[in-house]
Amino acid sequence: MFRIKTLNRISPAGLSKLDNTRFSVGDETDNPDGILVRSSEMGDYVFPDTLRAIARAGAGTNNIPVARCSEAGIVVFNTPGANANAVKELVLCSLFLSSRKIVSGIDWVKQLARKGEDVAAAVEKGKAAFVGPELEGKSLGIVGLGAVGVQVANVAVKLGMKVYGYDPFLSVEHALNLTRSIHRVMDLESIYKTCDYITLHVPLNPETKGMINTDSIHMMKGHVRIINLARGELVDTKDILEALETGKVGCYITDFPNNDLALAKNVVAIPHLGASTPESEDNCAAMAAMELKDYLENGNIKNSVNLPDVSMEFSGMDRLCVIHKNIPNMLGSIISILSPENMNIENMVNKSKKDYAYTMLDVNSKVPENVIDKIKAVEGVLRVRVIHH
Ligand SMILES: NC(=O)c1ccc[n+]([C@@H]2O[C@H](COP(=O)([O-])OP(=O)(O)OC[C@H]3O[C@@H](n4cnc5c(N)ncnc54)[C@H](O)[C@@H]3O)[C@@H](O)[C@H]2O)c1
Ligand SMILES: O=C(O)[C@H](O)COP(=O)(O)O
Repeated sequence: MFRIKTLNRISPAGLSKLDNTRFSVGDETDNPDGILVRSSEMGDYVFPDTLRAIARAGAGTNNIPVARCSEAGIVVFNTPGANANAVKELVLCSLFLSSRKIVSGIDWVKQLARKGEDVAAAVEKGKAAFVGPELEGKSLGIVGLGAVGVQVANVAVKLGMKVYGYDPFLSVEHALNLTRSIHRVMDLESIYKTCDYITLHVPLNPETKGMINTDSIHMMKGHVRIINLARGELVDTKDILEALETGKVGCYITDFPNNDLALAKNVVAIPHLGASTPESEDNCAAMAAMELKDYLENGNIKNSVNLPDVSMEFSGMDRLCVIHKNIPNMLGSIISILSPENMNIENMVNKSKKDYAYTMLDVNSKVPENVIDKIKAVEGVLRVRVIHH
């Protein structure tokens, strides 16, 4: 029986994938083999020795201490693209909200009613204060052309916008889905200097943290509209508030409100709703649960952020799964432990991702405890597990 701990509410569409004859799932589970999480902060989480994998039902893994997981041989999964459509739709909504003064207009109508004014007459008289431009013909800069960025680019082109995109790490898969009408630029400055609207779709990491600050805003056009449904820390709060005050930034829409932003003028603060649709909650939960299940039951890895994709049909009797550092002679060391035991390798796979690697070996006999202990003792080996077929 595998023990799964949930740190957030996970859609039943995912939990139902973990059948209760093989998995016990709950938010109070001790010593879990796996964790299912959404945005819960895990920075200080103390990993129990039992923990083998964390599956993030969503895209961003900045709430998970990935480096610490790697060193402990814990596989971290996410669910690429599973909530991208939901975010694209909220970006679309944000483009309209940032352009037309819809939110402040609605607030004003309520105020009129509260004051007992003749609303019908007052709106016709005062609506000029809420004029805002159309999107057609305007330029949109997209920073990050991943699952969300590509979908935003494709739909913005259909709205008649001139779309500029920046992503130095654009994947082949995303490039194939990207509209041919996009102007791909090779530096952020071109986005900042050219665009009327800028939307961020990059992960939060040391390189992207605070990328929207006084210096970058200085390069932008006056009254630029900035949309940030990616992560709050991409934008320096103090700097954007100053720019909103001077009018350099016309509107800031964020899915990550804080106390300083919540009441500020020309800020639309959304309570992290980007992925909050039943469809994307189901998609993310189902994908995360299947990733966790396949890893715990079979040792296969798909969509991990710290280890390579590895999958192999079972052959032989036992499967030896070894997470190790990506350094020379790891495979040789493991095989040299198996050979004297007369263990025949039926099939094997060894792949790496940056500093870490994963080796799976199917052998035609039971793996004895002393062999496991010897492999664990090899310098650079982080985690060893045997799955009995
Ligand atoms: N508000 C929400 O509910 C919500 C939902 C989904 C995703 N997100 C956030 O949006 C981010 C993007 O989501 P996604 O699904 O498109 O992820 P993704 O991994 O598919 O795309 C991220 C893209 O950013 C690019 N990138 C990385 N560093 C970059 C840099 N320095 N400059 C330019 N491009 C860079 C990558 O090459 C990749 O193409 C996530 O990391 C997450 O933080 C928020
Ligand atoms: O990175 C993500 O996928 C989003 O921020 C969604 O977060 P949530 O699962 O907490 O809604």
